[in-house]
Amino acid sequence: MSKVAVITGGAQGIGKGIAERLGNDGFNIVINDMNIDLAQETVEEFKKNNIDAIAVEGNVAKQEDQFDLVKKAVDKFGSVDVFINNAGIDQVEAVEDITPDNLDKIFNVNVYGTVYGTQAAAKQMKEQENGGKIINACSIAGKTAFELLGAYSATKFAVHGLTQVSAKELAQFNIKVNAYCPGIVGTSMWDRIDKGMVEYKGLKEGEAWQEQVNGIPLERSQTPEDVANLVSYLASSDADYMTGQAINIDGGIEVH
Ligand SMILES: NC(=O)C1=CN([C@@H]2O[C@H](COP(=O)(O)OP(=O)(O)OC[C@H]3O[C@@H](n4cnc5c(N)ncnc54)[C@H](O)[C@@H]3O)[C@@H](O)[C@H]2O)C=CC1
Ligand SMILES: CC(=O)C(C)=O
Repeated sequence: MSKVAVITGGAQGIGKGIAERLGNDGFNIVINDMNIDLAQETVEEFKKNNIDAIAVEGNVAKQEDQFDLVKKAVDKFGSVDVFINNAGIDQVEAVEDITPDNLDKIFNVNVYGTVYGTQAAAKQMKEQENGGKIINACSIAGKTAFELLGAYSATKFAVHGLTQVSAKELAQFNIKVNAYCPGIVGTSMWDRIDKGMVEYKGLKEGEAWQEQVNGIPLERSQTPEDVANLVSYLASSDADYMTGQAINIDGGIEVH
């Protein structure tokens, strides 16, 4: 029987790239997203390419939605073998301008969402008794400073820490927990970050993005497929002895 991968925030961007790659690797795919129309469109696109997939609407910041997501995955495909805590949101603000509301909002999705996804996945994986893999979306901003991404960066440092602690706690159940740390990926998230940075710095549209891309040693921006190549490995049996790692995949921006 095919293994099952759940990808949160999988309707577009990096999550979609991961879902497509894992589908091509032979997994049955469950896409969660708040944008259910787009998630359905993605599923229809996958089905045309012989990937068996369903879409489940839900907000990762709600614990009950995460448990419902796992239940729907098991009802449809029988198990959850890989769970990707991918959904995340951005904010562009100087630290001095961060508001309590914005801080709540970004921690709710990026940090609480990762905790709830891990809880729901771990419960199911323990019941299955053959372990599993939980893979978190971190970022190089979870390891190093990015000007104007203070709140976002704090959430990714938190995801980095959660990855390490979850790995230690869940190892005894043969559940591995790792994270991917992308660099500058061309998705709707970076369209918004560019807009925010352009406003702050008085630049022209696209200039903030270009500034970042110019700093990439491999001399090109990153694609969701670049990230998916790493996640495919982390989800595979080749990574069975790896846990607690947050791995950079960023074209050489962050080298320690
Ligand atoms: N784009 C980039 O350069 C980088 C992105 N990342 C991380 O990768 C992950 C994916 O990023 P992108 O694909 O660029 O983002 P994106 O904004 O292009 O796509 C995110 C998807 O998540 C969904 N989503 C947002 N909040 C949600 C919620 N509360 N519940 C369920 N779904 C929700 C959105 O509807 C959207 O479909 C994020 O965690 C992000 O922080 C990390 C490093 C770099
Ligand atoms: C969005 C993000 O994580 C970076 C590093 O650009």
